[in-house]
Amino acid sequence: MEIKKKPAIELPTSETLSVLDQNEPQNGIEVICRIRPKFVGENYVNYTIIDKRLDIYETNNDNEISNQKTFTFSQIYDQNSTQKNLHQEYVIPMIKDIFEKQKGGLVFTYGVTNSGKTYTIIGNQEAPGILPLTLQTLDKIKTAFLLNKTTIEIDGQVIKIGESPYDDYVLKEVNYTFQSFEIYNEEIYDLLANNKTKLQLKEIYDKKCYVKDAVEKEINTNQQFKDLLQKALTNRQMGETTLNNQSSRSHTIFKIQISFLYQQDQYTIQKKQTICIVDLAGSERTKKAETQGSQLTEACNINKSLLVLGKCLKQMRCQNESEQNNRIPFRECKLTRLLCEYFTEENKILMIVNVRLTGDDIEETLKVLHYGALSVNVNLLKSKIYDNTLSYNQRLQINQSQLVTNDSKQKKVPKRNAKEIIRRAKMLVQNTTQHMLFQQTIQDSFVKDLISTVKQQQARLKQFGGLDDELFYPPTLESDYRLQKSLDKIQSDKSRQASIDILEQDGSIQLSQVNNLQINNQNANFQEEIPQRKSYIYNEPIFYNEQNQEAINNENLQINQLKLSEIQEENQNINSIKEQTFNYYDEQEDLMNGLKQLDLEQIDEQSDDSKQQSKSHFINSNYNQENNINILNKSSNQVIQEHLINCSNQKHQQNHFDQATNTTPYDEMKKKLFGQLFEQELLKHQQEKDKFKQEVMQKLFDDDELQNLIEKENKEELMNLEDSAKKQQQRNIEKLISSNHKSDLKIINESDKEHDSSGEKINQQQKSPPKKKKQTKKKGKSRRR
Ligand SMILES: Nc1ncnc2c1ncn2[C@@H]1O[C@H](COP(=O)(O)OP(=O)(O)OP(=O)(O)O)[C@@H](O)[C@H]1O
Repeated sequence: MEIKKKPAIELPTSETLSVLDQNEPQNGIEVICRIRPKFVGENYVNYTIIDKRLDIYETNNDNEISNQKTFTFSQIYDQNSTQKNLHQEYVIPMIKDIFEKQKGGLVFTYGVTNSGKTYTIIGNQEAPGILPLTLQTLDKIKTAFLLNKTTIEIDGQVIKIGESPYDDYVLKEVNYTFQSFEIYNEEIYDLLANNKTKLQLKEIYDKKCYVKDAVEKEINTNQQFKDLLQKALTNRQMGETTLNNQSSRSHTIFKIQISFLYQQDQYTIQKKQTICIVDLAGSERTKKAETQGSQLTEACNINKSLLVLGKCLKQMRCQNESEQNNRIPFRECKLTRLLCEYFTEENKILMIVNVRLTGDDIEETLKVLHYGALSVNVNLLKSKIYDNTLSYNQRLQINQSQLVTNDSKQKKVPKRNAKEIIRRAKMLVQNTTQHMLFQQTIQDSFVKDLISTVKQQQARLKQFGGLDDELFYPPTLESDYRLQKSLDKIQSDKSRQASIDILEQDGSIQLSQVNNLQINNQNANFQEEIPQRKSYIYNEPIFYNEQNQEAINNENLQINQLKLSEIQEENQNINSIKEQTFNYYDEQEDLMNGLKQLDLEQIDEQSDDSKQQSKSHFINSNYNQENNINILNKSSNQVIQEHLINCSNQKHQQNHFDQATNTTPYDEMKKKLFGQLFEQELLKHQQEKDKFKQEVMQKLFDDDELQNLIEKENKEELMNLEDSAKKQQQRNIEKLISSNHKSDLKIINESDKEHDSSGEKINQQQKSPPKKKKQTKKKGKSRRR
């Protein structure tokens, strides 16, 4: 295989690298430089450290400085620095942030081979490195927590423990688990497994990756941890190069997961934070390290992933905040895929640049220093890592899974993967929609029932009173009409008698005296309400002629008899109306009872009120009719007419129509009544809906049930989805082939192979399953060859 030589890197000038203002607060990546002690026989180049600045220079024979390179870091640790210095100043604050600010942390070393990376991370018996010191610190914190202490002081720094970020929830448990993998030749191996097998990298949402089927061990004692670390180090891929007889040939990742369990009554919230410590393999020039054969392949892979890491850092550094959605090539190798979740503001990152300043390979060291210095204070990404390579389906998956996660925050959420989350969300939506439709049907039928009830009532009202709007008032027109008829008849009788008088007594009769109708002022209340229902007064006629006395008396008697029979008839009519009205009330009461069953008590109250009103109204009118037949001589036609008009106006005003609001009392009552009905019904409906939703949520998170359901119902769907994912993969490959991105092909093909994440599957379920399942693989392989 021919390896193209890269052109030598042109080192930046000292001005360009002294970019870091020493007083500037550091919110981004912290980069510290650690210089390894000089071993016997090694020649170190000239260098000086001034605070956070490292100057590397050459001197000529006259001791003049030339070719000076300056690099500035967050901190520089010289040859005399100890493991404890570093841990105390940078790692303990990181642990403090995990407990106090719920921030995760990433520590990684970067440097050429034999520069002290492994020493910094692991150390030795006498000088344990960052990893064992971290575990010791965590152990101390847990002990303090179990002793119910709220703070602990470690190396002069106070760490608060037991604080809860959730109101009313208290921290109940703190637990640690440990995982360890190595990435060797772009394959992931579990360092805690008994048999060395390749593991797969799986992506969930938010670009978070996890190593599928990786062993995760709980750590309860320091001894447990020591045993696990020993196992991991034994399983680690080591090799001997000319530069280091114990050289790490792989990137080793140690993950300590700290899980917090918060509790309030029966509810629990589990929150996990990770501190990830990475010992990267050394960057080295293959020629210098005299690597060949399999070691050459190793070196190529190591250099490639370090190159990708450098590219990611460079991209992050180049883009400002508004451009954060630009592509950062995290997906180009497994190392960056695994680490990318830490490059967000929710985490702290510490990069340790390890250097040995030996003159013979200073060029390589200068490159490392260059990249390290440029990474100082690089802004971390906003909470989500976006990547243009992330498919639409995967983003969709992120959104959906986050929706469900938010919804279920208050409950203890069982461990689940994205596939399950999406299925649950789908089920929830489906069930809720069905329920809504069901509820809509109920609501519709309720409205229909109500309308038919109202129509029924109106029909009955028409039967009794003929007025649609007088639901709560007695029908009055019928009786009014009959009274008026009787009155007219009596009037005509009186006119007839007057005519007789005129004929018999030469017209000497005074017409004004036979105008017998008068409104009885004593009955003002009654008359104002229903003016048609007038009581009438009959004046005894004056006799002018003795001879006609008998005839007149007879006539008078007849009139009286007539009057009496009219009154009797009227009384009968009124009684029958009264009876009908009370029947109507009974019926109305039945109707009201019917409505009452719909839980509508308001109707009943209104009905009772109006019934009471109407009953008293009838009692009054009846009393007036029977007891107020007086004969008065005072009024005239004009007075009567004026009064009638007045009363009529009053009736118009009072009798059920409000001109200001343009409504009748019935309208008002109807509005109020049905408003209440609907309000009540909607409230009931809402409550039912909430209850139903709760039940659905309950079921949704009942894992066993759901699992069964998912397995039974979605087996076929799953297969389709898998096929679709592969089809998608094939399309990607074809696209790449056509655009001749041969170098990228291998990377993407392999990463796609692993990225059969459920997000893609979800969208593809709408498409038909692809048939060329095997062909896809073949094509990928042949391209790689
Ligand atoms: N600060 C230090 N103090 C004392 N010894 C050190 C220090 N740093 C490194 N060493 C020693 O230097 C040697 C090389 O260190 P180490 O193995 O950590 O290098 P490395 O960068 O991990 O190399 P590689 O990338 O090849 O694995 C080891 O023997 C280690 O003990």
